[in-house]
Amino acid sequence: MTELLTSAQMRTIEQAAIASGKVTGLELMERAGQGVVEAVFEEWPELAQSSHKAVVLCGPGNNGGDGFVIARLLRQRGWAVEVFLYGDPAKLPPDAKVNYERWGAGGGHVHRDWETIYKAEQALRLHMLGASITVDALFGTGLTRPLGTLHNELWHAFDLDTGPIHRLVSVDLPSGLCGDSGRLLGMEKFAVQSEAKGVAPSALAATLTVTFHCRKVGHVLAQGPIMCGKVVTKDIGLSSGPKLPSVVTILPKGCVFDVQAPFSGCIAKGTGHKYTHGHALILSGLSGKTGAARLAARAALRVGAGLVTLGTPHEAVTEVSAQITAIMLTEIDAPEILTRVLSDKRLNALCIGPGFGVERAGEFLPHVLAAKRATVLDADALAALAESETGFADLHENCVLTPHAGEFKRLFPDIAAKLAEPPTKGPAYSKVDATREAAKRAGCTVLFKGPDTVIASPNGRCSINAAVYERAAPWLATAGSGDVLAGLITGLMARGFAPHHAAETAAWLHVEAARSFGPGLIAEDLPEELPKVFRALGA
Ligand SMILES: NC(=O)C1=CN([C@@H]2O[C@H](COP(=O)(O)OP(=O)(O)OC[C@H]3O[C@@H](n4cnc5c(N)ncnc54)[C@H](OP(=O)(O)O)[C@@H]3O)[C@@H](O)[C@H]2O)[C@@H](O)CC1
Ligand SMILES: [K+]
Repeated sequence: MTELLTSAQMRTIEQAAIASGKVTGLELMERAGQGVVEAVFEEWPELAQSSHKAVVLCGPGNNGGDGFVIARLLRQRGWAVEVFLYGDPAKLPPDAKVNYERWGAGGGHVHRDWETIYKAEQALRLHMLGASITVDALFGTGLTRPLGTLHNELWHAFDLDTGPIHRLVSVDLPSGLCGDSGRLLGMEKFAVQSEAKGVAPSALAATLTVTFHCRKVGHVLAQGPIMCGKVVTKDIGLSSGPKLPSVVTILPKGCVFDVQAPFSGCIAKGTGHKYTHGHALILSGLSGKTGAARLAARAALRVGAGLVTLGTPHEAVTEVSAQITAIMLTEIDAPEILTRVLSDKRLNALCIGPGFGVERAGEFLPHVLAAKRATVLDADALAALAESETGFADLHENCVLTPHAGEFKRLFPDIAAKLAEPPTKGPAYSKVDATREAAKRAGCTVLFKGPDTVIASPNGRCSINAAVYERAAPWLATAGSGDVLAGLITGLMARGFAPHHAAETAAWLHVEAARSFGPGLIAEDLPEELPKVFRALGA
């Protein structure tokens, strides 16, 4: 697991490092600028071979300060650099001001015709023609409000005459993107236009984003990936370790983790007989609807549960039994029978929802929850939960809810409405905030699906399994893929994984299996691909 930082956490870390006396803000800014230049040459080695032209757009804060460092370093390599400053040089923060002055002292000119936006637009167009890179150092973690007219003009300057910029390098965060939520502030108008044109929802959608120390939450959530292009993280000497031992301990509460590969030791099966690895019960729907539960059962078995049983209604027994081998079957026609079946304490994890039927789920739910087993509530069980009179009262800490956006809205309408509101100031309400609030209210782990799957638990623990950038898995958008995920979580909980850990691990494996299989994937392929993923992990 690596941490994903909020803007406030990043500021705290920087301030602690500066306060420790081991580094100055100016040194950090120099390393940040160097990091960007390095990343540019790593990304486009041909640019390191000779001198080129760059346009650097600097803002009124320290992000702009990084821009002045980049401009100076490129000029030292013989590049022609045009710098635009949005803001008053007299009001720049101290470190940015020093770098503004260094740029000037070296003979660098600063265009400041932003006040007359029309002129700036013309100037930009003129200078961008022939530039090999454009650097966006307007705003980073200090963005507090929408870009407003500045963005309108950039939109015209970038898009209309010169066409989209093919190498737009963003410093820390694309300007306008909230670092905590991955949402663009005040861009609804452009979102509509860009959707119609099939382009990114902002003029400042980057080709390459270079961030410092750690990725920020906003890089992986919501519009973050489409805005950042590719994210490269550069170390600026803030890493924990002997150099700055205090840094880790001051990290504020509310950390968000990036789900990483599970340790092979945790996923590998230890010694023992089948019951040592748990017994999962997956409740099946009526005939014609049993496929979803069979997919979940197969996934639970492949992920290592010792035994898996499908609780099947009598009328579907022929359909189910014709299609299973290692998976067992027991007849469960009514909620009372389920309660009887669950008197066998070896059945230690349950899954209800896939293909189950909303009405039936409503009847079974009280019995399922009264059993207090590790339980995954998915699909129809979530719809039934949203309609139930008791609401979340019967949920317990060993439950995992796995809503997609539509199900989340039904379960938590007010939270979903808050998340849907167009953001007007930073930091904006995020999917992390929404999932944390939902988990607290439900009193159990919530896995809110999407390319940016967020997993939160009532104790505040939160993780993001981002299937974006190099981990994009568009083939997962296929019928039955959610059933497999529910089965994976159930199987891992049967093996004794705690709910949050099971949800994280399952979400990670789900994406890896899809990526390993690749194009043409259908849900049946996911469980069958797991052995390959495990072998690659060394499990
Ligand atoms: N700290 C460090 O040691 C290091 C920091 N580093 C770099 O610094 C960046 C963070 O710097 P930062 O905190 O100065 O914030 P930044 O994003 O430059 O903007 C703040 C300014 O913009 C203004 N403003 C905001 N929104 C606006 C809008 N829509 N339209 C107009 N104005 C707006 C805001 O005004 P205010 O809200 O205060 O009125 C304020 O004046 C970080 O991303 C990284 O690149 C690296 O060098 C490593 C070392
Ligand atoms: K930026």
